[in-house]
Amino acid sequence: MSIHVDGVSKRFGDFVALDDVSVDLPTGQLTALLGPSGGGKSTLLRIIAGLETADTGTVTIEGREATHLPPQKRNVGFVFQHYAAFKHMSVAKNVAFGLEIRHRPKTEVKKRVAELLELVHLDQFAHRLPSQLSGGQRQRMALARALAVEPSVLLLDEPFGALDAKVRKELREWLRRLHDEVHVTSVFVTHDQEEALEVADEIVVINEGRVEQVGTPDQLYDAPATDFVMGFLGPVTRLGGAQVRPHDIEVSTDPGQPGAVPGRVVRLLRVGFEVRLWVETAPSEEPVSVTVTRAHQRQLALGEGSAVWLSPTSDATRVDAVV
Ligand SMILES: Nc1ncnc2c1ncn2[C@@H]1O[C@H](COP(=O)(O)OP(=O)(O)OP(=O)(O)O)[C@@H](O)[C@H]1O
Repeated sequence: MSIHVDGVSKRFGDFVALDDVSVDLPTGQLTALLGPSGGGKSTLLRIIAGLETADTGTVTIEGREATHLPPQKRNVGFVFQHYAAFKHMSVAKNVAFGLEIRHRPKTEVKKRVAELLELVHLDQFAHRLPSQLSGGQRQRMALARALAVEPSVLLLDEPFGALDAKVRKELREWLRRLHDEVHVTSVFVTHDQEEALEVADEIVVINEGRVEQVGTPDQLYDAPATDFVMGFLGPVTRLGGAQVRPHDIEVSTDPGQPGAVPGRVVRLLRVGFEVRLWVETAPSEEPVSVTVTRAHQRQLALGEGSAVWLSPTSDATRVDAVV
């Protein structure tokens, strides 16, 4: 295990930011710390980095007890949401900085900077100033700078959080490809479930200072351990005492379905290739939300007022709803 966090707790005054967190982050993987705002993701990342100290518990990095080591002795690289570049230095100089303060030979620095700039596709911008780069390019420069000193672990705190949706999507695909090339153990914080599902090898879901579940994107999506994880990773609705996904509900206009819940379509909305239905099953309950394809809606001639019978599909993901 590359990073081993054991029994870590952290309070800020009376507030418990992390409550007895233990987690293993394997070597060479890209792990996402995912959860809602204020859940404790950044605090955990900062404790791994050595920027914050835990009240109790230990952190081991590459087999070395690191709990009391200062950040510079942990061999970790960081990238933050708002990257503080040296404004008066060129892109190449910014990337070279960590190597120069370590007094590496000039020829080695030059070669390594050229390699890194090629890796992050900024070779043609080596002589620009950071202010002459776009936000996405600046974050790529930050990554090159963090990788320059060959850290054993790369820690990224919402690295693309400040960028617009399109650039963000491009950069996360790029981060995945970069990781496949360099294989450095990486941990990134995100509150965006799509980002975590798309990029990470493994996801640690953190909520209210506790680890809710650890698993691959498929494990978490297909077998959520709690209704919190299920609701955080995608849309959910409630049908017959269980939480299910709206597209995991079978709709029938035939009353003969055993165990099906009867209802009436109270609202219908077409969104692109899918159709969303709200089905009232009892006047006192929230309507059940159901997603069907447009072809299916047409085939059943569904409209507002249609009588329908709902049942979860045989392979539906289900978690008992908390009352
Ligand atoms: N230095 C501090 N002093 C006091 N409270 C803090 C401090 N740092 C963090 N906290 C609190 O600890 C909780 C966890 O914060 P943290 O930044 O770890 O959450 P997060 O999951 O990363 O959220 P976000 O996605 O919003 O950054 C928050 O309620 C925050 O206000």
